[in-house]
Amino acid sequence: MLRIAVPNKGSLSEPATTMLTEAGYRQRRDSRELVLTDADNEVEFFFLRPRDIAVYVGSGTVDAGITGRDLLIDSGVEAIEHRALGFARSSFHFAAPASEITSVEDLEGKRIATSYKVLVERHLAGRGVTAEVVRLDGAIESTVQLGVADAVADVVETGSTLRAAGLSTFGDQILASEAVLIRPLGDPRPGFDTLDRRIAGVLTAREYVLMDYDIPVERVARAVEISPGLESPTVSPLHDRGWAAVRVMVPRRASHRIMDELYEIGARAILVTQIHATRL
Ligand SMILES: Nc1ncnc2c1ncn2[C@@H]1O[C@H](COP(=O)(O)OP(=O)(O)OP(=O)(O)O)[C@@H](O)[C@H]1O
Ligand SMILES: O=P(O)(O)OC[C@H]1O[C@H](OP(=O)(O)OP(=O)(O)O)[C@H](O)[C@@H]1O
Ligand SMILES: [Mg+2]
Repeated sequence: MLRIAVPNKGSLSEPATTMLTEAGYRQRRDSRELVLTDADNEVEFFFLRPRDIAVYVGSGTVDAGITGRDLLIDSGVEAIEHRALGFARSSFHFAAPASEITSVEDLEGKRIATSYKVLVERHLAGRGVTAEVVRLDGAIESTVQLGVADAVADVVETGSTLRAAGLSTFGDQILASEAVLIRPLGDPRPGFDTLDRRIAGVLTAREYVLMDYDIPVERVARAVEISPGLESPTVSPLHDRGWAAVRVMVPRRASHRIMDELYEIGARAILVTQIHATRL
């Protein structure tokens, strides 16, 4: 059985479970369940703290895991980031009261509060800045007001927590993070490729839609330029010999622009349908 670590709490938990459900796996119904065996798919899920997942994967205790890129780096563990999963996107920044500290160099000799000590220390070392990094579990934005730190380094999603605390980001983004599928160093364990292919299938199904349209035969070449598909569109003859039917995958985000352009060149009966699952 392939052993897979899944976040049991926090921002990663629900979207990770949703992704695995869409990939055809059983998932827990009760958030108190810690282990779940999916015998049909020969996998075992362990619901663990997001921060601990990199450690279990790094040591080879489990064969795969879902965690955040920032948490993986902060764990200091060596594991392979195998695939980015497109959810729990965040950006990691320094912040301080506006005007007091405005560059990374200004952090020299200062106190920085963060939940991501390793990540921050590595970044500071890379910039040649020496500062005291204070590790705390959460509510990092309050530390400046409490006099525990001069600046913070934290996850920023919408920025509203920073604003509410009167802090502004400065310097370059330290890291762009999102959920990632990770595995231990070395060759993937048996069964890992199936998990990965299923997850890749979910990502494609989320990113693409299926488009069908009819087009006069002499405009097929132009239409295929507008909607080239992943490899090559399927073009079938219609009963009316002057027309062809085209079926093609298009990026969801571009689907309305593509429909407009196809309509302009004479395509009709343009239909878009949702893709539920794929294996490419
Ligand atoms: N608004 C957000 N707050 C915190 N983490 C976020 C946010 N958006 C995305 N993430 C990502 O989620 C992961 C953090 O998950 P984790 O469960 O450790 O913290 P959390 O979501 O803040 O939960 P909690 O603080 O309740 O334990 C990181 O990879 C982080 O980049
Ligand atoms: O940019 P925003 O959209 O405001 O989101 C970012 C905030 O969300 C997280 O805190 P969380 O709510 O997890 O509380 P915590 O600090 O106790 O972990 C994170 O640590 C930031 O404080
Ligand atoms: Mg948090």
